[in-house]
Amino acid sequence: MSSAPLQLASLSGVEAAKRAAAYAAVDAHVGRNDRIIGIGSGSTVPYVVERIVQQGKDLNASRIFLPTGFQSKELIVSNGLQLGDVDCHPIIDVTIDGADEVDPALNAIKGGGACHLREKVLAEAAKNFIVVADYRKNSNGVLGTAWTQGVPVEAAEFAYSKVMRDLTKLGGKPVLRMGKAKAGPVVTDNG
Ligand SMILES: O=C[C@H](O)[C@H](O)[C@H](O)COP(=O)(O)O
Repeated sequence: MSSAPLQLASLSGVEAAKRAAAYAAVDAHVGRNDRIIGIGSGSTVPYVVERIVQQGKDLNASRIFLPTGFQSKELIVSNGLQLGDVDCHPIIDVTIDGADEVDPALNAIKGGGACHLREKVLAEAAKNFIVVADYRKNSNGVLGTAWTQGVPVEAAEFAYSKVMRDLTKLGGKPVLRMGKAKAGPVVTDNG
């Protein structure tokens, strides 16, 4: 595969770190034989797609890319890659996604960007699930030290009160996450 060399000079510290992590993950884990590829969500994933595009038009013409939500669908389409669905491709060669925090045993907090169920389906369906995380996401031990905003949870709308009660019974302090430019709570890509 002929990928271009790293070009990090024009990016700021955190963006450069995201891109370096994404490029390294793609170089190591998205190979010539990977044809069905799951693309995750978040601000790191555009660099994943950038590197995949650099692997070349010929190789990518034989690949199908499955999105975990609106953002990754747009990324796939706007980069001229072939869009597919898990219904048609239930076995995925590799899914590559971001994370909010990762501990030394590779447990992770995900969902900070409010993507949940679709990410989990594409992760579970993948022969290889690769998480891309820059230095800020390293947990020194217990998850919740680097990502302090709580564990994101998705609930079906009709069950929200029950989920809040159940999480409280388990010792949690659930907070309904409100949308920023809309009235009411955040709605995930799964509705
Ligand atoms: O819901 C969002 C996903 O789980 C993201 O992969 C995660 O939040 C990491 O996003 P970012 O790359 O923006 O830090």
